[in-house]
Amino acid sequence: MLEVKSVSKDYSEFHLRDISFDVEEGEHFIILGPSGAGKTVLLEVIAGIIEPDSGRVFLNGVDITGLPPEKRGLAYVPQNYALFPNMSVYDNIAFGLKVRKVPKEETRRKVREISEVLGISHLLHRKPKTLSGGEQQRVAIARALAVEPPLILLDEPFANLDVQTRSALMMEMKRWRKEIGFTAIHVTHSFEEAVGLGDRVGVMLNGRLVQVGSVRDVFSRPSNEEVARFLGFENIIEGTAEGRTLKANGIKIELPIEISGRMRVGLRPEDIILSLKPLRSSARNEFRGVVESVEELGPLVRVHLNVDGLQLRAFITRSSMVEMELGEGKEVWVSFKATALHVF
Ligand SMILES: Nc1ncnc2c1ncn2[C@@H]1O[C@H](COP(=O)(O)OP(=O)(O)OP(=O)(O)O)[C@@H](O)[C@H]1O
Repeated sequence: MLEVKSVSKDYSEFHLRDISFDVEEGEHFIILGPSGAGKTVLLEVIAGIIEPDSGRVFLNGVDITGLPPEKRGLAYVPQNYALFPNMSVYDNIAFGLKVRKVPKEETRRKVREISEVLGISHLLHRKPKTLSGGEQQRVAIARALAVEPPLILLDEPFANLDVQTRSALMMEMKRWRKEIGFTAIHVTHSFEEAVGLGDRVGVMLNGRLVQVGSVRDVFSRPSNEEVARFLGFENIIEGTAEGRTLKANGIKIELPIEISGRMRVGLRPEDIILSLKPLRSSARNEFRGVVESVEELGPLVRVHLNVDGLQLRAFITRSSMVEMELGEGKEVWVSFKATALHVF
C-alpha cells in the first residue's frame, strides 16, 4: 500500500541515504533506531512535510512525492501531538471531518465512536491543556484515526509518557488496531514497542535503513554486526572456527552450527549465566572468569568479565549480585548455551 523507493535527503551534517521499503495494508510497521538516526526526517518525507532530494513515495500505486501533506490523505501524529489548544477535545477530533465537509450528524457519530474505542468519551468538552500526557496522546490518535486515513504515521507516540501510561497505551493500541483496523508506520527507539506492537521492523542507523524483516527475524538474526550491537548483542566474540568449535583467546566455545575460518559471533548479556559453582550442563559453554567491574543499571547490573583474556558482559539482577557477593576480582563460572550465539 505504501512504497518508498530510493529516498535520499542531504542536510549539511546528516544524510538520509537511499531508503527503500514498503508497508502492507493492515500492517503495523516499526522504524526502530537510536536518536538522530533520521526517523523523523523519513516520516516527514512520507507525510509530505520534507521534500526528498531524490526518490519517490507511492501510496496504493499512485506517486504522491510531489503532493503537499493535505493532499496525501495520510494522518500524521507528531511527537508533541500538535493538538489545537483553543479547541475542545471534541473539536480537535472532529477537525479533519469538518475540513472534509462530512455532515454534522455523521461527524458526531464518528467522534463518539472513536472516543469510545480510545476511552476518552468523558473528555470531549475539555481543552487539551487540561489533559494528562496519556490523555493528550489518545486525543491526538483519535483525531488522526477519525478521518479513517489509509495510513497513520506515529512519531515516538509513547516517548513523552511515564512508564505506566506507556505500557497501558501500548496494550490499548493493540486493541484499537483490532477494533478499527488501521495501517501504521510507527517510529521509535524502544525495543519494547517494536517487539510488542510491530509486525515488521526496519532498523535505521545513521540515515540508512539497514535491515527490514519480521520482528522475530530481525531480533534473532541481525544482518550484520552494526545491527547486532544496536539490538543488544553487546558481546561480539572474534575467533577461528573449526567444525563446531570457535577458538577465541584462550578458550574453546561450542557453536550452534558447523563452520570454519575466521569469524565473529554475537552473544546477548542476558544470555550469560553467572554462578559460584559450575552448572555442569552438557548443553552449555562453561568457563572460569574474573569480574573486572560491576555497573549498576537499576534493578539490573552489567558485570564486566574477563574469561582467559576475552572480555564479556553479562546482565544479572541486583539481588543475584548481592547474593553472590560479586565485586571486582571475584571468580565466577560463566556459562551460556551454544544456541544463544549468533553467527554473523
Ligand atoms: N532541517 C534540517 N536541517 C539540518 N539538519 C537537520 C534538519 N532536520 C533534521 N536534521 C538532522 O537530521 C538528523 C536526524 O534527525 P531526526 O529528527 O530524523 O532523528 P530521529 O531519528 O527522529 O531522532 P529522535 O528520536 O531524536 O527524534 C539529525 O542529526 C538532525 O539534526
